Formats: sequence, C-alpha cells, structure tokens
Amino acid sequence: MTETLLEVRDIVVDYPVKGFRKPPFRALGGVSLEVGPGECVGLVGESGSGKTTLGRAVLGLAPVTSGSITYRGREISRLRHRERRALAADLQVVFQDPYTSLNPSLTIEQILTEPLIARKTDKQLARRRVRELLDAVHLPSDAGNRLPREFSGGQRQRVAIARALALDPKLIVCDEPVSALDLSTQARVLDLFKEIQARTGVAYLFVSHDLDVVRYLSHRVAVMYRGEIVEWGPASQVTVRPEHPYTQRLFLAAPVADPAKQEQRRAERHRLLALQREQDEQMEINA
Ligand SMILES: Nc1ncnc2c1ncn2[C@@H]1O[C@H](COP(=O)(O)OP(=O)(O)OP(=O)(O)O)[C@@H](O)[C@H]1O
Repeated sequence: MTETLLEVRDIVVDYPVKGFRKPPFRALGGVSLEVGPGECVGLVGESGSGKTTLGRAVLGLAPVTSGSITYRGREISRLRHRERRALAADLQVVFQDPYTSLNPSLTIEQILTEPLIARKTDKQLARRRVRELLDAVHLPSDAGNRLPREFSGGQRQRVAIARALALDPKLIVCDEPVSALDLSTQARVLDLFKEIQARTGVAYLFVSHDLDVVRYLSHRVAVMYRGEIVEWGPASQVTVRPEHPYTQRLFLAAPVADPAKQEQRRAERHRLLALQREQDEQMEINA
C-alpha cells in the first residue's frame, strides 16, 4: 500500500470515571496504525482491550486526550459537529447488533434513503440508489417496502451494510459486525464484505475478537492488549507466525476442528493466561 487513507498516531483515550476526584480510566494508551485505500485492517484482542474504543475514536465518538488521527492527510480527531457531519459520507460504520442498529419504525427504503435525503439527493435518484444498494447486498428489490422486524439477523446486517454504503464511503469501521450471527450466516456476510471491497475499493477497519474472521478478511492485523497494540503487521505474518507472546496466547484460544487438539489448546491457554494475569498483577503491585 503506497498511499495512506487513515493514519492513527499515538492516540490516548481517557474515559471519565464517576466519583469525587477519581482519575480517568485510560482505555487507549498511545495507539498507532494505518489503513490504506481498499485495505482491510483487522483489529483483534480480548474483551476490554480497547478495539471498540479505537474504532469510536476514528469516528469521533471517543474522547481523545492526545495523539492524532488523519484522514487523507487531514487531522480529524477533534472536529466540530458540522465538520464531522461533512465527513460522514467518507467514514461509515457497521455495528455489531443488527437488532438495535436499525430504526424499527422505518421501512428499509426509508432507512436507506435517509443518508441520501440528508445530502439533498433528488428523490428519484435516491429511489434508484436504494435498488442498487439492495442488489449490492443481495436482498430482493421488494425488501424496501418492509420493516426491519420482517428480516432475519443476517438480512438486517445486510441492510446495515447497504446503509453504510449509501454515500460511497472510503472507509467503514466494522465493529464485530458478524459476532451476533450464527456461523453459516457469518460466513455469508463475510463473503459479502469481501465482495463489496473487491467491487468498490472501500477500506475496512474491522474489529473482531474472532481470529478466523480477521484472518479471512484482513490484509494487515493489529493485536490489542490492555489499550495498546502489541503486534502489527501483514495478516500472513501476524496470524501465521505471531511474534508477541500475547498474540501467541490469543491464537491458542482460537477454536480448531479436532476436539482433542482443542482441549489441549484450552488447557495450555488457561495456563498461559493465569501466568499472564499473575505477571500483570505483580507489575501493578510493583508500579
Ligand atoms: N464509555 C465508557 N466509559 C468508561 N469506560 C469505558 C467506556 N467504554 C469502554 N470503556 C472501558 O474501556 C476499556 C476498553 O473497552 P472497549 O469496549 O474499547 O474494548 P473492546 O476490546 O472493544 O471489548 P469488547 O470486545 O468486549 O467490546 C474497557 O475496560 C471498558 O470497560
């Protein structure tokens, strides 16, 4: 990748903590990565490692204490509301839960035309665009007249993807977009993400706790642990020959087909995680 679309440099995010004079909670402790045009960067790590926070920081939804986020060379981490709205065509998001991310009282057509109408797109053009979008995510053309509750989880996620695509974005932050779906639906939605990327050249910052998902889609992978990126590089390297001990442990946790091997991995992982916790606790005591 020669050009950089998104560049995150030393981002620190502190969440305020309720309570008198309580110090804020540092969710990201100086994180850097980049995403090239048309690239998929996978973000993996256990629950609480800061993946969602990083995605939210890119979208302007997390309180950035320091560091910079540049999109096509422009600093975007502290934009005003209006400037952020102007950027919405380029930066989009698909959330985890297709059951709560769509307005239940709007038809699919209304959901898909909303961002277009907000950009003053002519009504007829908007209608044509809805048909294109439904086609792009392999939903029938009459889906537009129906409500979200008439669709399965996988179909709803297709609607959410169509909505994200409505304004031809350059980058989509995908926050665990398949983890609420059953396995066979997951595979079909992942194929759709791949197909759309090949056709439109959109880039993804793809957050997932599932290494197989990340391995399948990503060109580069960042591994997060306790608010930091502990390993970053080409997917072929990070997912096949991880160098950082934490990544190696994380990979041991990934499910495998053979139950005996799975059990062996599980025991090994428990041992390593217990060891890690002990070391972390010791470091905290010493600090
Ligand atoms: N709004 C918030 N206020 C305070 N703390 C928060 C907030 N959002 C997240 N955190 C904390 O920041 C840390 C990172 O959370 P984050 O959701 O980014 O992790 P994650 O890796 O995406 O986890 P998961 O996979 O469970 O979603 C966690 O300890 C979490 O409790």
